[in-house]
Amino acid sequence: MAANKNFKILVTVTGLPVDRLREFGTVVQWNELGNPTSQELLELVKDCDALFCHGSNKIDKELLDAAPKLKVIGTYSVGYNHIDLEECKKRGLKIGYTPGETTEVAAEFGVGLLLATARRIPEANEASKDPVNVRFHGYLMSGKQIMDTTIGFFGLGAIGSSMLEKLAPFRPARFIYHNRSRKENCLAEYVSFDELVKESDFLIVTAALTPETTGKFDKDVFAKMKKGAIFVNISRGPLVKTEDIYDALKSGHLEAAGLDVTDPEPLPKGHPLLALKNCIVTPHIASATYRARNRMNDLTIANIINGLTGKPMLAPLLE
Ligand SMILES: O=C(O)C(=O)CO
Repeated sequence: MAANKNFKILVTVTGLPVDRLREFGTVVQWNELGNPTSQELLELVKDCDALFCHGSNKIDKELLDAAPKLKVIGTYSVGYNHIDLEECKKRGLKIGYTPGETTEVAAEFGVGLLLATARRIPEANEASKDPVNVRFHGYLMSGKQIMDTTIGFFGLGAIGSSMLEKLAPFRPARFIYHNRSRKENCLAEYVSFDELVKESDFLIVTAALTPETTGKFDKDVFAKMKKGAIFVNISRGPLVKTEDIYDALKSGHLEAAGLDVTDPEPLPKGHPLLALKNCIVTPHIASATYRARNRMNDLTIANIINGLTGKPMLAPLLE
């Protein structure tokens, strides 16, 4: 069957090869570095049939009102907290996403970020640029060892569980977790949120952003954490109150943090958190390998094409 060539499709992600979509109509691809502003997005989406978006694009009532022809959304992400699902449901929109493609790669990154944070790798790299900084002394660039510690997970879905498996060979004394539901046959022990916070030497956040988890890690929580604990967030920035983690790191109560996600994201230039030696900030790149990104792209394109042509999406979120 000949493909309908009349669709208009907006792709908000720069740099991805999306030629397959051109067989179905006109593709407008955002070509600037950085994200379109909400205003730019409203303008771009207004006569589109389909939207290829990612986690930084807010898909809310205002945007949906501005796009009366929109039928299909393919988000280039596994997370969907940026999409107002209720509003989409009311309009009968189809939404596809990219579960599975990011699990292993995000877990690998989480382990890397934990190790880099615990062993101060970026700081050591920076210091090595001048031999004066790295004159040997007994504790030069010393950090925290994983063996015999307690590793805690806030949220233990697919990414957290994969991270746990990857960390097991480092032989921590114990894994603990707090999650919406308890896991069967799990290496980690379920504990209350309070126990998780008080007992973890490494606290890793892999929970989804929901109204319940927004702002969950605030000054009271950081105060309850062990002195010298390490905090890693590869979930979503708004789970953590930015000023409060800054204070906990600045005072030395937390030994270090590795944050792949922040609030706001990205942090403005010169933000105080970026100046802390004991904080590694990366720009939300847990899923950034060529393999994963290509697979996410292929899946998002297939979801959109299937959605537009009346076939079941490969990974539907709403259909
Ligand atoms: O796919 C997502 O939702 C991500 O956050 C990628 O890191």
